[in-house]
Amino acid sequence: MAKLLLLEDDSTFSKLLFSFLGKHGHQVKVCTTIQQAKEELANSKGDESPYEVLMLDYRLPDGNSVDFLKGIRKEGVRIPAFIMTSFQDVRTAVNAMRNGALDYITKPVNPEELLMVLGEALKKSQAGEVPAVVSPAKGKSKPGTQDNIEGRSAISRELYEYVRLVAPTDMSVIIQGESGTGKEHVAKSIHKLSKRSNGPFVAIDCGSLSKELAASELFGHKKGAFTGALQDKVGQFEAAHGGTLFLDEIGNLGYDVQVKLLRALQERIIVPVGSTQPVKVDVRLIAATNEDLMANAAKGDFRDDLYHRLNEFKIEVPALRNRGEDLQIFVQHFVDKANAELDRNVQRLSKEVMEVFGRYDWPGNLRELNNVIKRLILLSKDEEASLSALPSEMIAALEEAPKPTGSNLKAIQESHEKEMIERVLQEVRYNKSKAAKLLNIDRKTLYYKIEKYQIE
Ligand SMILES: Nc1ncnc2c1ncn2[C@@H]1O[C@H](COP(=O)(O)OP(=O)(O)OP(=O)(O)O)[C@@H](O)[C@H]1O
Repeated sequence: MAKLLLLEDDSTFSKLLFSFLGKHGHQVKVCTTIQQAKEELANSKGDESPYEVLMLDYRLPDGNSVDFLKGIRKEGVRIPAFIMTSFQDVRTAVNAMRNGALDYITKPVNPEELLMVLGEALKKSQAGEVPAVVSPAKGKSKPGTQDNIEGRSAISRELYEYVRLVAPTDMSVIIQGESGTGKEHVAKSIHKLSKRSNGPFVAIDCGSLSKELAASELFGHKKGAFTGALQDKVGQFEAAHGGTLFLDEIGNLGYDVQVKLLRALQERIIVPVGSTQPVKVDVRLIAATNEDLMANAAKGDFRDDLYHRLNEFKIEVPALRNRGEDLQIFVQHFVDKANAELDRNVQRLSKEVMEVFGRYDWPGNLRELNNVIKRLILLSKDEEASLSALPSEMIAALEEAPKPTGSNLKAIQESHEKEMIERVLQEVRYNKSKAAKLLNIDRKTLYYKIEKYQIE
């Protein structure tokens, strides 16, 4: 259940939303004027359960909600917000997003779209990405506190030294590392430590963008630009104005989009699809990849000029198996997190489990560790989590080779990965989207692995 503030002067519509959201378990407070909403926010400051999302109608009797949002953001209120507008005016939407709205939806409101946008806003709120109310001193959370573990190994210390070094500059950064090593986490740390930390952090998974829609997603489009472009759409570049745009799996972007991206970086303008009007943007770009982009550029799969423009600074995020003593620290962190999420009280992992963890190769890195620990905590009834709650494939991988080293280890890891993919594909009757979701990788990576392992 979430606590929501709805600012809406149309009483029929607000009653509808009130009951619809109530049925979905949310607690909604309706305000009909900006003044009332300001008072409500002021009165709720310091409440034990603060508002988690603001849902704002655009036009109100005493002003518009974009100005309202601008005002409260200046005062340090960071509750995620989205705008609902009957005016299909792209400028309103851009303006709203520049002033701290996460998204906008047009009226008449489609219930599924509403729930989706609300769900995204709640995720941000719960992940603490937009803290409920920020006082200037508390606004920036530093890497190394709460949700961000830096680690103590030499390789991790070097990683965060680079993060601190590059963060305050406006340089583009390429973050390279295996899947699940924490590249997005590193990008967020750079953003939080930068001068743009009060601006938006917008993350896009380029691997999940279709070739046709990538340009529209990044740069926006005009109504009628292509079949299905039913209204103007603001792209993520504009949404990230004043902040940081994080492009994950950048190697998956098509050639045409790479050209546009280069122009956006060089000239700081973008042109929405179907428009002739350039739009100025002020965005810092951070790109992540788990492939060797330089090799791709040499092969001609990635534009050389774009690679060099992005590569003003490169950061390598180490694989978990190379982080030595950090494993213990991450284990503790994920155990605490899982206990809190699942309402459990597992105090420790048994010696045998820790031994397996130490020998295992962690092909899925921190994401895999997090998932394995969550499962352990869920299945453990006692204070100590034991071997029986570990996935059998993990044990099998280790039993096949008592203590594998070097290339042998790689082969075992790959055969383990192949088996896992085959099993999941069978389970979901070869629905690749579902399989990718279950395996926690993007579809492009799944296709790549299917081809690599010649899975029929
Ligand atoms: N420094 C960190 N401290 C705590 N948790 C972390 C850290 N880095 C990563 N994680 C957790 O590990 C998981 C994977 O992190 P993230 O999504 O950043 O990896 P990634 O390398 O971007 O993944 P992909 O290659 O799939 O895009 C997430 O659940 C994240 O919360």
